[in-house]
Order: sequence, then structure tokens, then C-alpha cells
Amino acid sequence: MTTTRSAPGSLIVEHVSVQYPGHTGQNAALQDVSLQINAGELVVALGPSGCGKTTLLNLIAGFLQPTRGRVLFDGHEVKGPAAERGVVFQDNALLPWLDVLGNVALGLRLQGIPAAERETRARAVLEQVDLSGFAHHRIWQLSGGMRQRVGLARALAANPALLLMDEPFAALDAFTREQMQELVLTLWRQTGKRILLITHDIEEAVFLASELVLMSPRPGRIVERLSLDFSQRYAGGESARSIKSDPAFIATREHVLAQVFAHRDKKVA
Ligand SMILES: Nc1ncnc2c1ncn2[C@@H]1O[C@H](COP(=O)(O)OP(=O)(O)OP(=O)(O)O)[C@@H](O)[C@H]1O
Repeated sequence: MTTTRSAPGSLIVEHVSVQYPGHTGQNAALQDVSLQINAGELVVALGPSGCGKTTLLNLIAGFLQPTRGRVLFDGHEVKGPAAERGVVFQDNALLPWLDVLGNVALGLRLQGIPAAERETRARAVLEQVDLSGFAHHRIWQLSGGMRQRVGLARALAANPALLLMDEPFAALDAFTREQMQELVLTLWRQTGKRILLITHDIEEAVFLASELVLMSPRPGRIVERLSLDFSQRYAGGESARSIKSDPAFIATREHVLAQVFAHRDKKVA
């Protein structure tokens, strides 16, 4: 994951540092972070509050520029947001005056795609997220989980090469959260898209990640990388319950938990 090979649609973060005004040295939001998201990978960045997860996602989305280093998408330096990199926000950022279909089709409307095609594409992604019957519901008529499905559908509608998910399930109850994790894996299998998801939930990270990037704060940095196969097992038909109760899953979860605690207060020289 650390090489700088550039394949079509590839995402490479090269020695990136971010210092917000007034934050220097040990307090850098990110310090010398490198990672690559290859075809078919579901990369999860995991770490405690303040380790720079959102900063990393904002850099890749193009909302923020690095202080040092660079972000390359398909060989080109990322200079701003683009449809090829779709974002699903934690608070889903939906517009209450539009119905579900209107929210999902909004990005396509802004891209100037004709109404008939917008509707066809929006309805297709609503079906993918199991919301076919809700096209004309208002946002306030939906549960938290359904709103996140709309946010996911809106990001998918533009058919991005890379899907960026910023703590998308943080506000959901445990049961809905598990359902959403399974939906993400199903979409990952169906679409083959590259995904970057950030979370501070260890079990979620171990279950979803094909590549797990463990981050630590002060300064924000990557402290460990793991290649995992639990998400592949789910995509291959094994049930989430069977995977999460497997001793291999529990051992990995405990290893990651121990690493989070070990790095929690450790500073770098
Ligand atoms: N706009 C900003 N201006 C100044 N400092 C910021 C800004 N955004 C983030 N920071 C600081 O940068 C560090 C990393 O923040 P970031 O939000 O990226 O971490 P995070 O891992 O996503 O945290 P959380 O899980 O709490 O969202 C923190 O110390 C934070 O206070």
C-alpha cells in the first residue's frame, strides 16, 4: 500500500503533512502520512478523536490542501472536489425541501445531466440501497439509517471511482449500524469501487477493512497497517455473526484495541 505505482483510478497520498494555523510540530493534524488505495480495496482509517482522520478524508476529497506532500488521483494532483471522488458525510447533509429522489439526483442536476437521465440513475441507486419505495418521501419522514442510505445513494449516483465515507454510521443505533455495515460490503462487492471509510469503532474497522490503517494523534500519523480478509469472507457469503464470533476476528479486534491503547499517549520524537 505504500508504493507509488499509479494505476487507472488510483489514489496515492504521498508524504502528506497538514498544520492548521497555530498548530505546529507535535500538534500537526497530519505528519508524513502516505497511503495508496488500489483497485477493489476498502481502506478503513481507524483512530481516536483528533488523530487526523477527517483531515485525511478532506485532503482526498479536495476540500483541503496539504501543508507538505501531495495527493494524486489517477496520476493528477488533487486540487479540489470532483465527481470522481464521492463523499458520504456523517450528518448526511441532505436538503429537507427536496424529496428523496431530488436529494439523490442533486449532484447530477448540478452536473447538467438531463432530467430523464437523472431520474433513471437516481432510481437505480435508490434500488441499490433498498429505498425504491421511498423516492417521494421527505427527509424528515425517514429514520436515521434511511437518511444515511439516501446520503450513500447520492454519492453513488455520480458513479465515483472512489467513495469517501466520514464516520457514516456514528449517529446510528447498534442494530442499524450493523445493517449499514453489511450494506456497504454488499455495494463494495457489487460495484467493485475503491472505498475509504473512517471510523473510531474498532469492531467496525476490523469487519469492513480489506486494508486497515491505524492512526494516532499528536501528531496525526499512521502507526500500523493490516491487510484483513473478514470483509472478503462476508462478500463471499459468510454471515456477519459467524465472522464476528470467529476467534481470528476476536484476536484481530483485541490486537487493534491493544495498539490503540499503546499509541494513545505515545509521542514521536
Ligand atoms: N479547521 C481546523 N482548524 C484548526 N485545527 C483543526 C481544524 N480541523 C481539525 N483541527 C485539529 O486537527 C487535529 C485533527 O483533527 P481531525 O478532525 O482531522 O481528527 P479526527 O481524527 O477526525 O477527530 P474526530 O474523530 O474527533 O473527528 C485535531 O487536533 C483538531 O483539533
